[in-house]
Amino acid sequence: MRVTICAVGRLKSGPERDLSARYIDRFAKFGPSQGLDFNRVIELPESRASNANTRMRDESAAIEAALPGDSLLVVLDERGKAPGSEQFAEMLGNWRDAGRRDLAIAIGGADGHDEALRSKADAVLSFGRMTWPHQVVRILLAEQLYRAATILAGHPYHRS
Ligand SMILES: C[S@@+](CC[C@H](N)C(=O)[O-])C[C@H]1O[C@@H](n2cnc3c(N)ncnc32)[C@H](O)[C@@H]1O
Repeated sequence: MRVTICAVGRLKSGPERDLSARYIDRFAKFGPSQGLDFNRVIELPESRASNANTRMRDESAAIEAALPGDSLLVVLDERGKAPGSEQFAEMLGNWRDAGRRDLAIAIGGADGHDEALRSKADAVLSFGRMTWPHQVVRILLAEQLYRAATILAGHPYHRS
């Protein structure tokens, strides 16, 4: 199953980009042994509309348009369900075993995701109820993807 990260906003050069790249690289190397193939990060520009609802609508529409056709869609949002790392690994494993070709995981912009995108998503997942900057979410997601692959492999990186 190919895994695509779709993010509103650019990760500029600096420590957040470096750390995110480090975990993406680990996931890209380790994931294929578990049938999880890193595809790419799609970065979308923030909407310049003056109204927050319009910005969310524009950005969510851009996310949908950018995704590989027939992707499973996971939206990251602080109001979503907060699985543990082992549950997240199980979700990925189940989608992979169901023969899904593409999984896309979407990170919103400063205003978050439009309700319409959240309701279309196959899962809305949270990294806790606190709001994190999108740069930090990119790092958390990359690390959790790598961790999930190691959990599926029974590799000792993850200790429960
Ligand atoms: C700065 S946050 C946007 C917050 C916005 N006020 C909202 O209501 O969604 C940017 C993006 O980071 C992600 N994000 C931030 N905190 C998160 C959390 N606790 N769990 C999952 N994703 C989170 C979401 O994708 C969010 O759209």
